[in-house]
Amino acid sequence: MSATPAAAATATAEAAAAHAEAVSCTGLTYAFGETKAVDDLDLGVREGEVFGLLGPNGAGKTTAIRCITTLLPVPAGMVRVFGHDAAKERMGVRRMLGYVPQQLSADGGLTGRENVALFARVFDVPRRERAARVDLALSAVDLSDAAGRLASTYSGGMIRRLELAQALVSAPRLLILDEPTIGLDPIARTGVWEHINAVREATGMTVLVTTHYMDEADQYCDRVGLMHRGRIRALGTPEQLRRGLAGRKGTDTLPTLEDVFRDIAGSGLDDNTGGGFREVRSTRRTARRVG
Ligand SMILES: Nc1ncnc2c1ncn2[C@@H]1O[C@H](COP(=O)(O)OP(=O)(O)OP(=O)(O)O)[C@@H](O)[C@H]1O
Repeated sequence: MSATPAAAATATAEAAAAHAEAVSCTGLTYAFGETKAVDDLDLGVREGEVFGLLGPNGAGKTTAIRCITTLLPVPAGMVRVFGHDAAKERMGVRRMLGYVPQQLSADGGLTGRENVALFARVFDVPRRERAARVDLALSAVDLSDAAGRLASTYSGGMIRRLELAQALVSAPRLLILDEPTIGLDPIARTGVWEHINAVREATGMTVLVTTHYMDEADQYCDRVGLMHRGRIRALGTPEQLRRGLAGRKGTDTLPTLEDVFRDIAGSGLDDNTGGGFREVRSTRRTARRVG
């Protein structure tokens, strides 16, 4: 029996809603002088998914993220967050975002609770709800017991979780994390991911994360985009990308995501990426401050 036109229309609307885009970049281009950091980037992040933007140092991940968060302008192309134009509706976009940058965003001279409360004020969480929302965010990242201690006494993993709480206190629809686990030991890395996943499962929030760690992306991301020289070079679930390479190579053994990346980026990966002085300095600074 065939579906009625009304049922078909409903099914189509449901399918569209299921794949509604949290982030959509079309033709996004951003240059620092002669360097095209982001080069005609097309990217769609679906509502509710964990999307990993992967790539080596200098691929353009942070620049793309900063355009999406409205911290950088959109000089060419279009960026939309839940349908809002990042160039024209900056405040509207910011209200929907929680952002954990690579750089330290917690103040060591404040307690964990004070840090989160500060973000609650900055993000206009209504005064009546603030204390409860701060408690909720701290408990979501397992920092309730340490909330009264100065952040300067926290371990690297705890600082990252505190920064996560700061970003979560405004109950964002989209959480953006730039290298959330850089410089952390494997146990702390797992801890950060487990907390991200728990919050996402509880709230249905969309997560956009950048990382160098292909193993983490493989394990925790629904879909990944492999970025190289300012553009997405491959897109899909980790399994699709790995099976795709196995098919191209005619092998039964499933390659790793890193193999996929090497296949796509080719030899240029070693010669032209890995970052210059700026990237190395920023990576080491980030690793040192959370280490
Ligand atoms: N403020 C800046 N001034 C000049 N060039 C910059 C600046 N920020 C980034 N770039 C250049 O833009 C390119 C992309 O850098 P970006 O930081 O976006 O890459 P990334 O993929 O995030 O790297 P990483 O993994 O090291 O954070 C690089 O060639 C970098 O040198």
